[in-house]
Amino acid sequence: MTPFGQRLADALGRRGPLCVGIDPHPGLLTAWGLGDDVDGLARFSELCVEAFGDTVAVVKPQVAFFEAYGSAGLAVLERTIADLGEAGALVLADAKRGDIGSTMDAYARTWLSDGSALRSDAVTVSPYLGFGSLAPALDLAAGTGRGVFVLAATSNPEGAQFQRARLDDGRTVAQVVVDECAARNSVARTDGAAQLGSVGVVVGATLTEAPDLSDLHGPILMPGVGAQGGTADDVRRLAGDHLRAVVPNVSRDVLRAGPSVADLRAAVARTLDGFAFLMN
Ligand SMILES: O=c1ccn([C@@H]2O[C@H](COP(=O)(O)O)[C@@H](O)[C@H]2O)c(=O)[nH]1
Repeated sequence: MTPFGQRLADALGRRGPLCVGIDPHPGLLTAWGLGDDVDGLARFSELCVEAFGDTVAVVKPQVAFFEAYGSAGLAVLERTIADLGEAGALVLADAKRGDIGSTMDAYARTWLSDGSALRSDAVTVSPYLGFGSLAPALDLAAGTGRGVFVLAATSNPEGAQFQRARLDDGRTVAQVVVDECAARNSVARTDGAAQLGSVGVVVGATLTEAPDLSDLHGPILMPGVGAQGGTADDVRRLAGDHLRAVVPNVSRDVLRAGPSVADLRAAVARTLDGFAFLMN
């Protein structure tokens, strides 16, 4: 399969620089006139697929909201991932997995192997057990043409406690994560700086300062726009010179426009207008 970074660059070019989240909060299910149950979850997801599948570059189901309904919720997630893929969207499973290597291997197979019912184009992972513990996911993603987004500097205020802590060499933990991802991308790069690697980082749009992203050569997912207070101007400021690698993520701010598919699509179009600067 074509490497994820290349497929992502192509999708962003064709559909615009946006990742829309599918976050079926109980409050949103109610607001959409749906039950806080598996049937409501399934209908919510179907409407999201209809609204975003053929227009948005990257769709990010928040796995936690599906797991909350047990095995039936996971079955809805399996269908949603498959339907989004058929509609042409890239699917980023926001699962934030991270564990010792042997367990990480099982997580990697779940989200990144060709034979898995939950296979996605990319998955989010947490480096809290050490960057090296992520090797099974990074290796499998490289082998199957999929991607990995590593939490570097998250959008929540609590994240700074660990992520801004400094190592002996003066780098913040967030910077070390970015640098490790950069090393992975540099091994994979074959044809110059224009190619987007398949190892991305998560950098919140709510931050006052981003880690140095100059050598990453990979995608930068920026959640925190809208409901968490981040703005398009924040994305522009944090992106610096790396506009083409940035993928802002918006979930609640778009989902609030539902359940009408037309209204959801209009919300996507409005949001994309605000990020026109990322296309120049
Ligand atoms: O640093 C992070 C990493 C992930 N997220 C996830 O993104 C969405 C944001 O939802 P909004 O409704 O747009 O606030 C959600 O799924 C988070 O779990 C994040 O916000 N920050």
